[in-house]
Amino acid sequence: MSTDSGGAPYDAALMSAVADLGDALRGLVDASVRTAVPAADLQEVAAAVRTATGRLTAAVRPPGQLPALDDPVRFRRVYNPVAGVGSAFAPPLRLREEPGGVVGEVSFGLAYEGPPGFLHGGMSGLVMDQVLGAATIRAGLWGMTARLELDYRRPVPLDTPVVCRGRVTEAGGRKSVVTGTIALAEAPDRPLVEARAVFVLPREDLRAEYFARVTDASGRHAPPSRPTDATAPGAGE
Ligand SMILES: CC(C)(COP(=O)(O)OP(=O)(O)OC[C@H]1O[C@@H](n2cnc3c(N)ncnc32)[C@H](O)[C@@H]1OP(=O)(O)O)[C@@H](O)C(=O)NCCC(=O)NCCSC(=O)Cc1ccccc1
Repeated sequence: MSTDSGGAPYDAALMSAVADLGDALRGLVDASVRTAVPAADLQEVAAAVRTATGRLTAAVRPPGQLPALDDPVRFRRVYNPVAGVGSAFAPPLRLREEPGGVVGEVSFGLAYEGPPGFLHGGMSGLVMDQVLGAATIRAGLWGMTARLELDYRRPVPLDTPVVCRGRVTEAGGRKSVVTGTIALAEAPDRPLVEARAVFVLPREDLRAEYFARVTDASGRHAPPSRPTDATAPGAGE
């Protein structure tokens, strides 16, 4: 078993295998949008991928049950569509703490294209929702996105290192205001995208309703919450 930054222990061999599969799948997704091989080759690859899908679906977790590797309080989410090491869809963006917030570098491939050569605008929204949400979590202020605004100053080029940042600018009660940017790694102070969001910790009754059926891999109720929340799994134990 291994741990990361105070999170729940996890199976290191399983984590390594999930990350390896995620890496292989991301390579497949990227190759699938760049390839120029003939139709017959595409059909052969499609058949091979379906065979692989059959092996993965031989055992699946029930709806509502978190993956065994996840820790909802520390926000270790291996299949998260932005940061998850096991996600075929995620770039993945690895965020780390910096003074006052979070930061991560990434290069978006062709699978995320909107206008030719540039990042899809919706992808910027997805990424910034994650970055700003991570900033609230690092500050112990988990909430759900209530509002997300983006200003697209310049297009984000593909296959180019960019840096994403987020920081909490106001916090009080259940509400946090968070701001962030996407910029070229070589010009981090000139934002291409500016984002601002309001995250709100849902009222207790809403939280109970939304996450009533969420369990961890052992079947224990495991709703997302702020780390200081007395109802958080492990709190007071
Ligand atoms: C829970 C809540 C957001 C708020 O409901 P309640 O608890 O009933 O809140 P209540 O009405 O009591 O207001 C409390 C305070 O909040 C303020 N405020 C409220 N709204 C707004 C606003 N729009 N704009 C500005 N402020 C607003 C309001 O004025 C008040 O402020 P005050 O105290 O007077 O100063 C509810 O609307 C909801 O469920 N929305 C859907 C959320 C959803 O699905 N999100 C997407 C999925 S999450 C996601 O993706 C993130 C993620 C990423 C990565 C990984 C994981 C997660």
